Amino acid sequence: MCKSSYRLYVSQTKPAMVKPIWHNQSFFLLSTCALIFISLLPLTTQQTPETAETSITRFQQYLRIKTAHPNPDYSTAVSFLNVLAKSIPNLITKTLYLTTPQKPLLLVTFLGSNPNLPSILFNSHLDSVPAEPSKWVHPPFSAIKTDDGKIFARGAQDDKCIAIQYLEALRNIIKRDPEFKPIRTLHICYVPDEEIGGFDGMQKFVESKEFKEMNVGFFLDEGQASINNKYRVFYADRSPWNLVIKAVGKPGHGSKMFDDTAMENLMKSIEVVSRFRENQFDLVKTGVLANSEVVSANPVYLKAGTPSKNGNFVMNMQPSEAEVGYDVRLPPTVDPDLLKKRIAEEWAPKTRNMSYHIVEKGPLRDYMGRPLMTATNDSNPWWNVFKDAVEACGGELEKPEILSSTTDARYMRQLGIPTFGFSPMKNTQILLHDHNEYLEDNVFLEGIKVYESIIKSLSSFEG
Ligand code: MET
Ligand SMILES: [Zn+2]
Ligand SMILES: [Zn+2]
Repeated sequence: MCKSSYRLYVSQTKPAMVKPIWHNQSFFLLSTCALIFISLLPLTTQQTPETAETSITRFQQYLRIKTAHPNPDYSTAVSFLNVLAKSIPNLITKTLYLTTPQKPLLLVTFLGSNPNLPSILFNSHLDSVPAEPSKWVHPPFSAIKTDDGKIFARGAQDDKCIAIQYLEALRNIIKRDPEFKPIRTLHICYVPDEEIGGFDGMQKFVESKEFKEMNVGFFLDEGQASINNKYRVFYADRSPWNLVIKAVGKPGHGSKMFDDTAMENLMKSIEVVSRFRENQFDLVKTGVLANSEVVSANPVYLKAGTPSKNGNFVMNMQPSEAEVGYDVRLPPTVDPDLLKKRIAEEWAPKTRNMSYHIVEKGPLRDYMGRPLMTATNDSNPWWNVFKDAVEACGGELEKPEILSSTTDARYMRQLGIPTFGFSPMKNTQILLHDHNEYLEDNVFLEGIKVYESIIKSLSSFEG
């Protein structure tokens, strides 16, 4: 190419102007060759930069859609994903409205050749937790990519990455082999409201006729990043309780010392819970149990005082009511009734004018009364298929874990459907729900390859 351009250039040269023009022309010739060389680069490197750019760009576009609570824009997110899915041959989409028009659920389907086999369902929730923009180094909905490849956005890890990776993996599989047809039908669902319990999302979905007709035999949901070179996989979640403890007591002058004030009663309760928390945490610190294997009880708000102007409080009054809120998480190995007994007797004893209220955010047991756990041994054929698929593309798995947080997976495990939590992010700082959440571009791209392998293996598993 360079040689022929050179010849073309030379033949256009006028002899009378040889000397100065030769000089200029060598400059032009060199630049032309350089330009042609640069423009050919993507082709000579198997199109990696081009493919990378478009997958990344689509990820960034999705991250810019504001689906953070308390006002998630689900409609824009679903329209975006719908267009993306439809741009991939052979994928069918359907939008379900199971509660209100503001809470759509998108289903993407790749029909299998054997409709008698149970299908496979991959999940990604559409929503994110809120972000405090002033505490971020880059705006949380900018999806800015830094020079070192970090894509900053709320949802980059939790869990908008997998939403796009599923589709990119399918795009690649179908592009490489337009004849590819899975044996089992593969569905992807994009659900609202996971971050607030899934009651108008996954819970409604599993009760729907559409879900029942799908005959789901295996479910794959989000997991969490790993800080080392191995991927993490989760066979259970901890279940969340919102626990509110209230104290009432004698009100009185701010200057007076007397027994049985609401504040004193609440503070005693907080001390008891703190001691319990410390004991649980010690089990983690000493390596006896993992973080996700103990009960966590973290205070998330305190409410007390007699309000005055501008958000201030009256200082010379001791209030008659006070309350504290806890995020409690129970591993499937803990007996919930024992914990309730402890709360009633020790954390909020009636004898000290205390009361409590627990909101159980989802199921703790399946319909047979068993803890919500998926087997990761030979008794579950999906385990080996999944593990082999990750290893087939060069990935390594950590020992399966309980997830310390909670996902929509619990609604599937409640139905007895084998379920793993998995987000292919390795060598990545864990930043879900944190400020400055980001994901590196190369980690995102490698994750697509992992899903390609998983999709191909799971969808062709006939056992
Ligand atoms: N994924 C969220 C969490 O773990 C939602 C839990 S259910 C309220 O906090
Ligand atoms: Zn999540
Ligand atoms: Zn989350």
